[in-house]
Amino acid sequence: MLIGNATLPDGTTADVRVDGETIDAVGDLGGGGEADVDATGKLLMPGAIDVHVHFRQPGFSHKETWATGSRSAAAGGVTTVVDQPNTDPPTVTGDAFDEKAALAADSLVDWGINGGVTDSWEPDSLFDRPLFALGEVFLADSTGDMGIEAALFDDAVELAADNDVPVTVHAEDADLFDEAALDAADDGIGKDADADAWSAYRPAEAEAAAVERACEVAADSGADLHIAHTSTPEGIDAAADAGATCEVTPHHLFISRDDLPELGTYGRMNPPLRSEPRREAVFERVADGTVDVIATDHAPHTVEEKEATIRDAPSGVPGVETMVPLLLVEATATDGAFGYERVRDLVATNPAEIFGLDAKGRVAEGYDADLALYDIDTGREIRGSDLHSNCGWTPFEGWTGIFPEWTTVRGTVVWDGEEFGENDGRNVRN
Ligand SMILES: NC(=O)N[C@@H](CC(=O)O)C(=O)O
Ligand SMILES: [Zn+2]
Ligand SMILES: [Zn+2]
Repeated sequence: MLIGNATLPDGTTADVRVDGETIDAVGDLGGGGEADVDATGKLLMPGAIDVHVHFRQPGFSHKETWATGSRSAAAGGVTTVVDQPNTDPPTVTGDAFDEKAALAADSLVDWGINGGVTDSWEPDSLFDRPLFALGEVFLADSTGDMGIEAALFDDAVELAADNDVPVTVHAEDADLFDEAALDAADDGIGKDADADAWSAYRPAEAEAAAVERACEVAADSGADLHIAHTSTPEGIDAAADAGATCEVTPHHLFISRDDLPELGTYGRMNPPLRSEPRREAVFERVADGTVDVIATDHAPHTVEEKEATIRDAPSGVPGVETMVPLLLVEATATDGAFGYERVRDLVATNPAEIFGLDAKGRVAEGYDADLALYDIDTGREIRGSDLHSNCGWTPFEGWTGIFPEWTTVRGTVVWDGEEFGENDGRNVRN
């Protein structure tokens, strides 16, 4: 397949030849007349690598499945996903890994599976499997109540280092949570809930404190540490100062506590939304390259589940389908804070490098043909009902996104703008 005259994120124009699963050549290949795909004026991006999704199987397939989650990914230009361990059973043993890996056979996109840590984990059998990373290791409870004590964290990081497996951490310190703020919340339901109480309950200081501790533990053992979903400038700076990598979610990048009166419980997640000044400071660190990765923490829950008080509603928002579309709108804006190269680095090149995916994350000869083509002149309104997640809603309802015209995984079209193709997603660690 020859893709003719595409614009790459750096602004250059090139033909891209795909042979089987691989990019065979990039350059002037006479693509003008002979191309199978005329990409003139369109942006060709490497498929995004979302190192943080919750596809909910086994255990919670009413929220999401590997089939629905991976379709949502493909329709949003994401070609590799990494699933987190807070399923049922939690992915803390070799057997639980195998059970999840069998379900991941339904995935349209390539995938990795993280192993988690609880009191009843079985590290020997877990590290025996082709894990993507150890993580997200929960330093405080979130969905699934997998928060662990300090001593267990120390042991787990040490074992990960011994096994040459990177560690990703959900960094919040529960000792700094303000229970009184949550007790004071009113009993409004769903969009009428007192959602700001969640942000007051899990304050910014709790993130920085946990990031610092995680960095100290990793330094002692020599583990490679990546901080999941950093939501504060303090947390990002603490990670960067200690030499850890970090990720930011689209929701912490684009929305803040100011949006909670409208979102209600649909805006409850961990870590919570922060003040508008903190959101702006996070944005600056994404734009200037201090932040290494954007990952979605795609955490679907149904509308029925979200229709509860702020105390009872589950934490988490979907995001895998809207991440790249939202980032491309920012990059296309004439006064945008970052451009297409930054987007490429944040969603593809950097995650591939950090986690050692040597064949992914670039539009270059010899790399996997994981590609997505965008017409940057055609943004469209985001509607939960148009998206492909099982959960049926989005915190970005009514925002504009630039969605891919098509997406390929290792040369196979998995989304053509209207329909999904067929593909056997692979474990990127096999
Ligand atoms: N982020 C969330 O609020 N929820 C996640 C868990 C997590 O990543 O902490 C979920 O699985 O629902
Ligand atoms: Zn988390
Ligand atoms: Zn998560």
